[in-house]
Amino acid sequence: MTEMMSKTDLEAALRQIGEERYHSNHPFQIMLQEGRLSKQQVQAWALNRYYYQSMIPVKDAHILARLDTVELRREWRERIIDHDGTETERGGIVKWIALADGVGLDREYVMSGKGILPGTRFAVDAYVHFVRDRTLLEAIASSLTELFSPNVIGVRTRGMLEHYDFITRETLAYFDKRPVQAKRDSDFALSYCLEQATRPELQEAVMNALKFKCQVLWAQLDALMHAYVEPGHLPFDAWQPGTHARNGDATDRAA
Ligand SMILES: O=C(O)c1cc(C(=O)O)c2c(n1)C(=O)C(=O)c1cc(C(=O)O)[nH]c1-2
Repeated sequence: MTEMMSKTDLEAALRQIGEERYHSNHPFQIMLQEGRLSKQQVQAWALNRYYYQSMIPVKDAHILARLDTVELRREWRERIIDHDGTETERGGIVKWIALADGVGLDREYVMSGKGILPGTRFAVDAYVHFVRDRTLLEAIASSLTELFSPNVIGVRTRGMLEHYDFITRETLAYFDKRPVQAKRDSDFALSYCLEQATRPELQEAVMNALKFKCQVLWAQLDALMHAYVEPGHLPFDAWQPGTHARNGDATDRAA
């Protein structure tokens, strides 16, 4: 039988999970931030991550539908607004399309989702299904990776600007607001989980949901690594480096 932890200990256990398992430790992330990827490998990252971005509001809509107070829904709907935007403000999805465009990919192709890796699709869909099918507490806990994203976003953005001549601040504008939004969202999710995990098995479920989500992020980078870095084994239908680039941007073409 696991023992009931204090809130302080549960929070420390969650932070420890992030310390060890968050995608900030993945070799692809480290190559990306250290400038060790080719332009085409950065394009592969941007293309695949678009699918994650595009499904975030869908998974948040599953959570929203299960929240039963005005206050909770009001809090959670901000996440959907952040990604979908408003009539006057660009949302995260549009900004990610601008990022993919900024690294030289054809927008229509990126948005079609046709060239994404099966590993990307399976990981992202598993996240959406987890949130839909598990308890509300587990669904909310699975967003707790955002406790760790401000740090990795800072390191990634600085590294990319420093090392890649094809990356500009404007291209990475998606990340400008994310750290503040992620802090607001993860502070809320953390206090919700600490408050609601009132039995040892619920605390365990919260930790497992965070571990699951770390795997969702990790598996996406594993898929990129395998297809576009080592051994460079492309699955059927995956984006071929050198194709679907914007006009006049066919540099670094695959043979
Ligand atoms: O750049 C990153 O490393 C990173 C990580 C994460 C995350 O930890 O899940 C998210 C984001 N970015 C992000 O931009 C984002 O909108 C987001 C939403 C969520 C979520 O689970 O609800 N995670 C993340």
